[in-house]
Amino acid sequence: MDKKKLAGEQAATYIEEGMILGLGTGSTVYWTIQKLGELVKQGLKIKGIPTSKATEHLARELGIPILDISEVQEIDLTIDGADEVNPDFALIKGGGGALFREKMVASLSRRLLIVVDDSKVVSTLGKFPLPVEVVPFGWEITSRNIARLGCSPKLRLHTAGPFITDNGNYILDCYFTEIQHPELLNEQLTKIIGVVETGLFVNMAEMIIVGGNDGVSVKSTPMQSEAANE
Ligand SMILES: O=C(CO)[C@H](O)[C@H](O)COP(=O)(O)O
Repeated sequence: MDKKKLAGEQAATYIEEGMILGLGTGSTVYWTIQKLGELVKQGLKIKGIPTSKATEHLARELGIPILDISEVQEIDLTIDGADEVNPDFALIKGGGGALFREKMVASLSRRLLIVVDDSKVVSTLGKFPLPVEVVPFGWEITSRNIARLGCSPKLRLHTAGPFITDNGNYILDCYFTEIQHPELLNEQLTKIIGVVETGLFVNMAEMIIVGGNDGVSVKSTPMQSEAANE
């Protein structure tokens, strides 16, 4: 069975009546949103906050009620995908270019649940190029300043020129190879003028659902597991 589908559908079991839900972006959480559409048709009452225009479109097609982020103080649960997950649950996200809205939604969420297939689980982040959203004005300068942190940034391209995010910005895919200190790197990057947000999500994910050959495994943050063992 499709590993992404396994993980995505499993995540839907954490959805409860009355929740305000952050709806992630990508081909894994797609399966969660499909399941959610079925649950809504069966009468489940929830409201969704999409993390991209693509997800908003999908949710509307499935009849999932949508709220604007400005209408909520807090989100009960966000389910989203990731491009890489390390043992501390630090993530690289933004392969689909939705990292800014994904981080904004995650930051409002009481719980962030990540769905991935087992190819995304790594010991050290960085093989996947880190997406960084930047303002188009002077992006070449921003790119040079990012490169000083030890990577080679590449402007993400689309068919007819630069890829444009839902916020009207560009994405630089930054080839670091190994990111040993994700929190520090995130701080260094966000200090650079022109950087809107990075695809590094540190200390945000609470649970990871991994689809593999033998089914799904559910991992809770190392911090949570320690607390449970005390
Ligand atoms: O961060 C993302 C989009 O910006 C996605 O969640 C991430 O790229 C994973 O996508 P997929 O589930 O399609 O592999």
